[in-house]
Amino acid sequence: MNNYTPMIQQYLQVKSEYADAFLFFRLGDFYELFFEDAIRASQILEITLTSRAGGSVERIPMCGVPHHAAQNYIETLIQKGYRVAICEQTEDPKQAIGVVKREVVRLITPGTIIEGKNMDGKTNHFIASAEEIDENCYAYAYLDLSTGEGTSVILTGTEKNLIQELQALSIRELVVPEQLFVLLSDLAEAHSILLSIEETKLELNTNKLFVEQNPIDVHGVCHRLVTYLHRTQKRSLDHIQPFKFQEREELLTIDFHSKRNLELVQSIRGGDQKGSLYWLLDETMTAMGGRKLKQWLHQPLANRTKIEERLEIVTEMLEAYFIRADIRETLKEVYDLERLIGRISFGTASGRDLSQLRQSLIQIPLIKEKLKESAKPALIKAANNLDECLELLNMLKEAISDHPPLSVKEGDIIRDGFHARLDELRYAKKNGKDWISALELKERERTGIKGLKIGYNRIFGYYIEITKSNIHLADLTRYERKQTLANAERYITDELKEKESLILTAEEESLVLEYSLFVDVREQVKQYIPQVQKLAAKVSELDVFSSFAEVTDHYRLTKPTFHDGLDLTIVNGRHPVVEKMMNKQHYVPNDCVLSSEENMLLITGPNMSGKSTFMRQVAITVIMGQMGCYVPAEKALLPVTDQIFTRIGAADDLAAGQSTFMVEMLESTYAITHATERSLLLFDEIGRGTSTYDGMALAQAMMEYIHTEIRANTLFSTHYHELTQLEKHLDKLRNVHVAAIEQNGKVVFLHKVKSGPADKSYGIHVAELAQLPEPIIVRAREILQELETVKEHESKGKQSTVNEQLTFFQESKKQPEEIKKEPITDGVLSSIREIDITGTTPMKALQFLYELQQKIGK
Ligand SMILES: Nc1ncnc2c1ncn2[C@@H]1O[C@H](COP(=O)(O)OP(=O)(O)OP(=O)(O)O)[C@@H](O)[C@H]1O
Repeated sequence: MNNYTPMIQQYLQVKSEYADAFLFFRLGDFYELFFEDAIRASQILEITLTSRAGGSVERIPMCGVPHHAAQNYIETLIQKGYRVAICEQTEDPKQAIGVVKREVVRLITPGTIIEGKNMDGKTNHFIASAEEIDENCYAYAYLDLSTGEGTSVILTGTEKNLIQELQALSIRELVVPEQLFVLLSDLAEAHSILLSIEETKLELNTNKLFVEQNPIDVHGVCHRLVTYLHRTQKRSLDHIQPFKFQEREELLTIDFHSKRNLELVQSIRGGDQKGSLYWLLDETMTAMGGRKLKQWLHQPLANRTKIEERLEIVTEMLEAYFIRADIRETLKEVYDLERLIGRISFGTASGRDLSQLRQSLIQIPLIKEKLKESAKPALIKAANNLDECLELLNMLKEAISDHPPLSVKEGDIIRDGFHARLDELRYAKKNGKDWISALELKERERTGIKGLKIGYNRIFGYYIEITKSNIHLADLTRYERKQTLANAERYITDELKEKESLILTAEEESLVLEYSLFVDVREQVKQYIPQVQKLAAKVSELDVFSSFAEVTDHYRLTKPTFHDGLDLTIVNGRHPVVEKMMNKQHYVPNDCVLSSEENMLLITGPNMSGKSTFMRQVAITVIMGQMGCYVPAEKALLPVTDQIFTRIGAADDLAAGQSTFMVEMLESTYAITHATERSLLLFDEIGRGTSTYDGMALAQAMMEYIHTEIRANTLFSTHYHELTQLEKHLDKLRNVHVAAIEQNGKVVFLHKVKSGPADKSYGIHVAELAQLPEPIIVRAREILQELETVKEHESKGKQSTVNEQLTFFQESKKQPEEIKKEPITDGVLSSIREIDITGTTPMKALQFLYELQQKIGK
C-alpha cells in the first residue's frame, strides 16, 4: 500500500492531467521527472536515473535537469516527437504553508515549440488542425505560432491526401477531434505527425479570426486550433492573425509528390536544401523574406493579373539596379519582425527585442525613400504600402536605451529622461558612487596609503581595504573591522554605511521600477501588433522581389509572357538547378512547344540522356513564372496552369508499406482524377515497375485517356519504343527524343531534344559507363544480338512481334471477335488440369495429346 508524501501526491495529481507528456516538475533549481517518465527520459536524454523515497515501500525512480539547462533537453524530447509539460512553483517557497503550489504553465509540443536550435529562421514552423466535413472532404487550418500567420483550406481527397498535404508543409503536429484521431492514427504515425486531441471549440473572438472571406466550413478547424493553443500555451496569443482562406482557383496546386519530385524546397537525395529550387532562388536578406519565398514556392499563383503584377515589380527592381542594391543593404538591418511580434505577444520579449524592433522600423523610411527615388510606378506603389509605424517608433525611441542587455531584470533598458522617478533613483545611485570614489581619494590622502581602495561585495557591502603591510599607517580608531583576508584587512565607517544603504536602496528600487516600466512599454507595443504584422508582410514581399531580381541577373532569366490560352512555348529552356550543379560543363538548352494541335510529347531516348531533366525544366519554368519570377529560358509564352502533376523517378513510400509500382499507380490515379485541360502532366516511364506488356498496356491506355478525355499539356517519357507507334493514332501526340550518338563504341549524350522517336536504346552503354563488370557487359551484348535476330526472324515469319501485339491491344476495343480466340487456349489448359493421370493408360495419354494438338491448331 502506497502512502505517498504530499509532494508526490501533488505530482501524481498533475501528472494525471498530462499523461501523454513528460512532466518537468520544478523542485528548487531542478526540473525532476519521476516514475515511468524518469525511466524513459533517462534513456532518451542519457542522464542518470536515481531514486528517492516518497512514502511508498519502494523508492521512486527519478531523474532531473538543472532548470537553466532545461531548454536543450526539452528540445531533444520535442525533436523526437514527444510532449513536455512544464510544471512550475507558483508561490514563494518561503511563504508556502505545506507543499509549495505548483502548476503546469505550458505544454510544449512539436507544433508549439517556438524557440531553439532546431528553429531555422527562414522556415515556418506550422501546427495544424483538421476536420472531416463530408465524405472525402476535409477542412484544415495551419498556423505558425511564432509569427501568428494562419491559413485555412478545404481539401477534396482521401485522408491519405490530407496527411500528404500536411507533410508537404512539414507539419509535425495535427490537432483533431477524437473520431478523426482513430481514423488517422496509423497514417499520421507513418508520416511522423503527432496527433493531439482537442474536443472543445471555444468561440474565440470570431471577428478577429475571420476578417478574410473564410467559408463557414473552415470556422470549426480554426477555432479548434486556437482553442488548443490557448489551452496548452496558457498565455496571450494576441499576435494570431486572421486565418486566410486558400482559394484554390487563385493558386497553382502542386501535389505532395510533385513538390518532392521537382525538388522545390528539398533535394530528393539527402533531403536538404542544397540542390532544390529554393536553394537557387533564395537571395533574400531577411528571415521573413526566406519564409515568404518558401510559401510562394509551395503556392504559386494561378491568376494572370496577380502574376503580372508581381512580374512588373521584379522588372522595375531589375531596372533600378543601384536602388535595389541600397534597399538590400538596408534590409540587412531589418530583424525578424514577425517573430519579434510573436515574443511581444507572449510576453517573452526582452529589451533587446524592443531595440531590434526599433532598429528595424528605422529602416522603413529609408526603404520608402529609395523606392520612390526610382520613379517607377510599381515601386512607388510598394513604397506607399509601407507603414512606418511612426507612433510605435517614437515610443520605442523615447523609452528604450541604445543597447539594452538580454536580461530584463538588470536594468539599462529604459532610456534616461523617460521617467522622472527612475532618473532620480539613478541620480542617487550615481551620486552615491561618485561620493565613494571621492572618499577613496580622501582616505588615501589622509592615511598616505596609495594602495588603499574601496570595494564592494554582496555579503559585506562597501568596505575600505588596506594591505597588512600598510596597516600601521592608518588611524584605526575611525574604522570598524569587517573582514580579514590573508594579506589585507577590510573596514567600514558609519559614513560609508549610510551611503551604502542609500545606494543600495536606490539601486533596488530602480531595478524594480525599470522592470515594471519595461513591461508597461512591452504591453503598449501589443496594440501595434496588427500594424507591424502588415508591415512585415510587405517588407518580406519586397525582399522576395529583390531576390527574384538578383537571381535573374545571376542566372540569365527572362520575363515570361502569360496569355489566356493553353499553348506553351519555351525557347531554349534550361533546368536552372541542374545547370548550377553542373560545374563548368555546358548545359544544353531545349525548346518545348505544346499547342492545341499538339499538346502531348512522347519522349524517348537512352537512359541518362536527359529525359527527366527536360520534363522537370518545363514544370520548373511554369512554377517560377507563376510565382512572379523570371524564367530560365530565352523566351517563354505560358498559359496559366492550374495544377501540376508529376510521376517522376522512384519516389518510394516505404514508410507507408507500398511497393514502388503501387505508388506509381496511386500517383497516376491521383493525377488523372484531378487534372483539367489547364493542368500540366509529367509522366516519366509509367509502367516500368511491372512486366513489359502490362507496363506498356497501362502506359498506352493512360496516354489515350489523357489525350482524349483530359486534353492537358502532357509530357510522357518511355523506354518502350513500341509506344512511339501511337503517333499514328493519337493526333495531338508528337514523338521527340533526346539525342545521343555512338562514338568508338561508346555512347555520347547530346542532351538535345529532337523531333521523332529515338532509334536505339543505349542501356548497355550506360551500364558500361556505370562500370558494370566486363563479363556481364559482354554477355548482355550477346543476348541482345540473339534477341534482335529472333525479332527479325519473327517479323519476317509469324505474327507476334511486339509492335503488332501493341497494335492488337490498341484495336482490341474495336475488334472484339479477335479476343474470342483466347478461350481456345483456356480450354486446353482446363483439359490438362482435369485429366486423371493415375487412371490413364499410355495409349489414352497419346490420344489425349493428339487432341490437344488439334485444338491449338497444329
Ligand atoms: N540539357 C542538358 N544539358 C546538359 N546536361 C544534361 C542535360 N539534361 C540532362 N543532363 C545531364 O544528364 C543527367 C541525366 O539526366 P536525366 O536524369 O534527365 O536522364 P534520363 O534520360 O531521365 O535518365 P533515365 O532514363 O535513366 O531516368 C543529368 O543529371 C545531367 O547531369
